[in-house]
Amino acid sequence: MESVIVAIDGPSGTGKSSTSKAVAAKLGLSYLDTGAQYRAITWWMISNGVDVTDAEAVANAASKPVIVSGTDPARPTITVDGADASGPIRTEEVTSKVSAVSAVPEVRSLITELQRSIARGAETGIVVEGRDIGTTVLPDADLKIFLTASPEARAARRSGELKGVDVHATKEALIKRDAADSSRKTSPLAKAGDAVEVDTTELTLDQVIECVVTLVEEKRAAVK
Ligand SMILES: Nc1ncnc2c1ncn2[C@@H]1O[C@H](COP(=O)(O)OP(=O)(O)O)[C@@H](O)[C@H]1O
Ligand SMILES: Nc1ccn([C@H]2C[C@H](O)[C@@H](COP(=O)(O)OP(=O)(O)O)O2)c(=O)n1
Repeated sequence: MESVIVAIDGPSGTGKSSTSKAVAAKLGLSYLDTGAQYRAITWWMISNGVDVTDAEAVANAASKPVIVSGTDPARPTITVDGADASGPIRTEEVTSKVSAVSAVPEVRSLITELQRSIARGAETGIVVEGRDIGTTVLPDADLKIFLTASPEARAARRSGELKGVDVHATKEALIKRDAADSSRKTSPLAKAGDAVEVDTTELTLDQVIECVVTLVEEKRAAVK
């Protein structure tokens, strides 16, 4: 089977992680969560007393942490300087600071290189999910998907319930982070010109997975 590279981008809560993991598992590909890497470097900055609003301080420290991503879709892992970071990178503090850290060009160039080397090393191929994979990290990907969904659907998914008191705050936080990620100068969240856009608002997760698997299979059939 030919090696295949799939780029999946989109804003928060559109289903990138769940879709990418399932597609990679179904097709026997590796899986990379690039958001987890930006979260990991953010966690390191916070833990080491770096002021994340000081872009110069973040840039100067950017090469210090050693970030390692495990790419098995059944058990994705992430470590920082050898320590498991999968729990701490999901805290609200990291979520609220990750956009500032990931806007720093030195951070992006280091993490982008790391992502490219992981993609190059994936023997059967890889599904890479993030914000700038199709536009910047892997512009030659075999298939590019851009997932979207209404802010209401995304907030409901994120807060894990349809009518929680939390949904409004979750929606506001999510819109704020999308705006920051879309307006930064260096490789903002954007749809690549040749990406297939899939609006997941009215689709179940299984339908989205099926849709992406079909698109990958069509690509593979076309290049044979
Ligand atoms: N199409 C969908 N319909 C309903 N829930 C979904 C759908 N896609 C994802 N979810 C759920 O929404 C939440 C966020 O999905 P996730 O894959 O983490 O999104 P992202 O990586 O884009 O932030 C998860 O709980 C996931 O199970
Ligand atoms: N390729 C990427 C991936 C994520 N980021 C940044 C911007 C995002 O707000 C954060 C966190 O990404 P992550 O995918 O973990 O976020 P959500 O799962 O959508 O909450 O990282 C990025 O700048 N470029």
